[in-house]
Amino acid sequence: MEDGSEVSIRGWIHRKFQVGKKIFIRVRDSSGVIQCVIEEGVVGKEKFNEFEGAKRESSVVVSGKLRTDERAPGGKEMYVSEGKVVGFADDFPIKGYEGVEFLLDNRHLWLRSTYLTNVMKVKHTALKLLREFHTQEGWWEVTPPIITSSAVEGGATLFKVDYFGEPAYLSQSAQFYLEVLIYSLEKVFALTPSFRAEKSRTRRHLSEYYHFEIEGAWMDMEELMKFTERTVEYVVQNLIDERQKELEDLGRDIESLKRVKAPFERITYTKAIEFLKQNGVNIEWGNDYGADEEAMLTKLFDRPFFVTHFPKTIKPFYMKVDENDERVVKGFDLLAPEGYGEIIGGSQREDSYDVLLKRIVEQGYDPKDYYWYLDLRKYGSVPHSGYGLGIERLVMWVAGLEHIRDAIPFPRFRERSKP
Ligand SMILES: NC(=O)C[C@H]([NH3+])C(=O)NS(=O)(=O)OC[C@H]1O[C@@H](n2cnc3c(N)ncnc32)[C@H](O)[C@@H]1O
Ligand SMILES: [Mg+2]
Repeated sequence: MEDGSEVSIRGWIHRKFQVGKKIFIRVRDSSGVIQCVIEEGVVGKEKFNEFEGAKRESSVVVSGKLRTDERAPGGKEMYVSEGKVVGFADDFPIKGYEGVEFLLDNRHLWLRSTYLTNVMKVKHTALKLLREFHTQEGWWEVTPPIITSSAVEGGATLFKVDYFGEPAYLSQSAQFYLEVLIYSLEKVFALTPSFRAEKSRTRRHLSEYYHFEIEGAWMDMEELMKFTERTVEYVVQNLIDERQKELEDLGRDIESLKRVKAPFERITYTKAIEFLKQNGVNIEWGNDYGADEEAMLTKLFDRPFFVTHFPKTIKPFYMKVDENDERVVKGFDLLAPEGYGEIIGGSQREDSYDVLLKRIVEQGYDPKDYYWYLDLRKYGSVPHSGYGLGIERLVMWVAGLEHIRDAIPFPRFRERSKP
């Protein structure tokens, strides 16, 4: 806007300082921050005293003319002609040097920070782009249940709830319900909260996270991986365009994100184990691996890549065994570069009733708990595949965050359930 334009804004005092009879307040609204200059000679003594008594985070409405000033954020400031304090604030408890636990205890106030606001805007756009891409590609959004009766990803991380006196569980993944819906809608997706009772606190795990999951009828693992890399390219490249300012404010190296273009490299689990052993990791074929090993694997490529064909003994019963090698399943993880690791886990599903029943029993589950999941293979079973994308893992990578807790407004992990 031009110098001299008359503007009016309402927001919160983000920063405030005074020089003699001039008060400088930096007013924040959802679009950012603007410096406003309040002079007693312009607004009058009473109004000046009102603003003089307003502390940081007081809510205000101010009007005045814009003028260029290189010293002000964004190079412009407002010369206030009138205004009022709507809500006075007490002493704001966050001064800027507090530790992690204090900031988590005061998350309801820390969310006003420019840092977390930038992250939330990146997350908003990532969600918008995921929905946009799948909708334009002919996928249907559905709403699976969160209260469920059985484990998808193993019993160890289930949260049990008392459901009218009956045991039930918070959803670990909507996958099985999406597999029901492909027999009518064929290509479905859902964004739901998933719950994992993770015993340890790591920088990549939450006990409640947002899970974007898709399921496609007639798709095999190869088709799914091709679709997955197109999806990730679409989301990342459009995020760079639409959230460039926020990503720059977050100090993100945009060049590394510009390299995120399909097709992505692929390595098998077997190759991954060979690489880890060559680099001094004490691991054998058949072992599972975690964040540290994934971080090492991400040194292989400077963009996302797939790890495929894991041993069936370390993967859930629903993954389809590879007809060319019965030791492995047609599953994949998509690992983000720069040490971030797994952001997507997906697979082709077992579509044979008999094989699935055998795998359920083999892994120690009661087939009765999966009667409806097995039924899908009794009535027109089809090859199908799907994946789960951790939204906070995606945001952590794209925004370049140190810890997943800053990718969600109210992080939940062991010993943290408030605010
Ligand atoms: N529809 C499907 O095929 C999904 C499948 N049943 C599933 O849940 N796979 S996954 O356990 O690897 O989780 C999928 C993704 O979910 C994310 N994830 C998985 N666990 C977590 C925790 N604890 N915190 C944050 N994010 C998490 C991570 O990005 C994983 O790649
Ligand atoms: Mg996984």
